[in-house]
Amino acid sequence: MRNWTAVIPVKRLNAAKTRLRGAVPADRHPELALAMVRDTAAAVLAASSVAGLLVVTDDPEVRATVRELGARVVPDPGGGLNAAMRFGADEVAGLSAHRAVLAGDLPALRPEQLDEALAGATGRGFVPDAAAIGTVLLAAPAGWALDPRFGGPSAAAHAESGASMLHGDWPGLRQDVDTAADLDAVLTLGAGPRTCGLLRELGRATECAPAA
Ligand SMILES: Nc1nc2c(ncn2[C@@H]2O[C@H](COP(=O)(O)OP(=O)(O)OP(=O)(O)O)[C@@H](O)[C@H]2O)c(=O)[nH]1
Ligand SMILES: C=C(OP(=O)(O)O)C(=O)O
Repeated sequence: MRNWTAVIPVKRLNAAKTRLRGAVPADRHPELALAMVRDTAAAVLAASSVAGLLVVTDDPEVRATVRELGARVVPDPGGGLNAAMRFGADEVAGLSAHRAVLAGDLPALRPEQLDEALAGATGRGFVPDAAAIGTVLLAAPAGWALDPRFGGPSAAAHAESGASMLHGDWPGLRQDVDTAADLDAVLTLGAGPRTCGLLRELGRATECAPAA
């Protein structure tokens, strides 16, 4: 199995997930954003094809949380999402030939789904989100530049830039959380323990799977 280094960019929590505002009380919104990052990072680090995780963020709580899980953290260079991804990918270039960037809002991600997707990335490859508009994963194995084109209809942008679409049954990997409806979708798929636990406390989830 190849050793991938994963990169996840994360916005400052107080500016993150604006489309999700109102889904939970305003004072719990940053906590929800943090819970989703934590569940995503934990699943990534549990994938057997992932050797390490670098998180690109300026947020002190995100930094502390993901460091505790075993991730490395570098500051956000500024310039937006793709700049953060390029910076992270450059940062790990010396460590790993295989680099993959993921969104930080995939709380239903299962490590095996990420392993399968990465195994299929023989060249620069991407996985569209559940709506087939955005992108949740962009992988660049040895010898390939990452060239991230996230933001808006990025699945089409990645395809147009020559990346191959990766195919598989990976509902947890594909389900990013942008809206309140996406929260219900991840609960149906089985959200990670932090996200589900918080949503249960807030009365949005009825039950959560026992922690693995
Ligand atoms: N480091 C860093 N991460 C970013 C930046 N913009 C977005 N992200 C992260 O990229 C991933 C996907 O971003 P979005 O789904 O658009 O998240 P968002 O910007 O918090 O959500 P909205 O405010 O609803 O657009 C999430 O992990 C975000 O935290 C940025 O400028 N810097
Ligand atoms: C930035 C992206 O994410 P979202 O659709 O979640 O904003 C993207 O998919 O390119």
